[in-house]
Amino acid sequence: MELSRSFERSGFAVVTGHGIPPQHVESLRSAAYDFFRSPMEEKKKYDKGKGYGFGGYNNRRENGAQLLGDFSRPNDLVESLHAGLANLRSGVEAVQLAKGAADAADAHGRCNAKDVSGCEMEESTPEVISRPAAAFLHSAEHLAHLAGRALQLSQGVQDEELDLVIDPMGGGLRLAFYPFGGEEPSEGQMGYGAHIDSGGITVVSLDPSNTGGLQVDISGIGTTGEEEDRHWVDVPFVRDSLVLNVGALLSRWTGGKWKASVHRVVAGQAKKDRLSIITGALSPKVDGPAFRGFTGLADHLAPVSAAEYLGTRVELHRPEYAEEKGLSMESLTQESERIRQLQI
Ligand SMILES: O=C(O)CCC(=O)C(=O)O
Ligand SMILES: [Fe+2]
Repeated sequence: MELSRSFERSGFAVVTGHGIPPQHVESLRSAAYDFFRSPMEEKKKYDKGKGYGFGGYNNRRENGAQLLGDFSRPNDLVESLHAGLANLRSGVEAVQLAKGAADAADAHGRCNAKDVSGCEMEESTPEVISRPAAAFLHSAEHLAHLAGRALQLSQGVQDEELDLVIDPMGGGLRLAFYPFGGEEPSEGQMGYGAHIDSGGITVVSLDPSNTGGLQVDISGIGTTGEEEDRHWVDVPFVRDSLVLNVGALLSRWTGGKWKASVHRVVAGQAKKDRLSIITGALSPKVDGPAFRGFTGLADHLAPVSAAEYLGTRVELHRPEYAEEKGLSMESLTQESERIRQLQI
C-alpha cells in the first residue's frame, strides 16, 4: 500500500526486501564492468549495427529526452547492453519479435514465462554476463509478483485482467554503463536525458561505487509540465535497495492513478564510471489485446495495443527517430504534444 502511495504521488519508489540476493547483484555488476571495460573491438561484436531497439550493444545511440517529447538534446552519454532469457520474449526485443517468434518459448520445455528457474540467457549474451544475468533474472521473479500484488490490492485489479495484459517475466535485462570516469559530457549532455519509461515498472539497481546521478522530478507537474518548473532531487542511495519507476503504458492503464515517473541521469557529478542494472516488473504483454485500462480506472480512455504503443516508444529512443519518420518541424511539435499526453 505504501508502494502504491508512492506511485500515486510521483511514480517512483525505493524498495528493500525485494528478494534479489545482494550477491547476485554484485556478481552481475562486476561481470558487466568487465564487459564494458573490455576493448571496443570486443564490445562491437555485440553491436547488431541497427541502433537501439534490436538488442545487443549500443554506444551513445540513445536519446532519453525524446521519450518526453524533447527533440533538441544531444545523445546521451551511455553505453548499453540488452539481453533476455533464452526463448522468452522480453524487453525491447520483444516488441520487434512480437510478430515472428511467439511460439519459441513453448517449444523449449525448460523455459516458460510462469517459472523461469530453468531458463538460460539467450545465446547472443556475452559469455562473462551469461551466468550472473540468469541468476539475477531468476531471482527478480519474486519482485514481479510483489508488484502485481501491489497493483491488485491498491487498485482492485482482478487476476484475469492482470493475466490478460501483463507478462509475469517480460522485463528482460538492460545494463547501462556511463563512462563518466573517462569522459567529460559535452554541452547539455546527460547520462540519460529527462524521460519517462515506457511500459510497466522499471527496476533499477544503482551502483554502490558511484551512487549519484539519478534524479527524479517531485514537482508533481507530470509529463505535460515545463522543464523550468520541474523540481529535481537526487535519488538517495540505500544499500541493497532497488529503484522502481512507473512507465507510460502502466500509468495509462491505471487511468493516471499511478503516475509515470519523470527522471534523468545527470553526467559529470562524480568523475567516476557508473553502472546500472535494469529490469522490469508488470511488463505489458506485447501480444496482448488492445486494452483501455483496468476496469473502473480507465474506462474513458481509448484502447491501446501494447505492441503498437511500445513499438513506437522503443523507436523514440533512437536519435534517428524524427528523420526515420520523416517528421517536419511542425509535425514534430505535434508529436511532442502527443508524447507528453501519453498518447504515444
Ligand atoms: O541509470 C539509471 O540510474 C537509470 C536509467 C534509466 O532511467 C533508464 O534506463 O530508463
Ligand atoms: Fe528510465
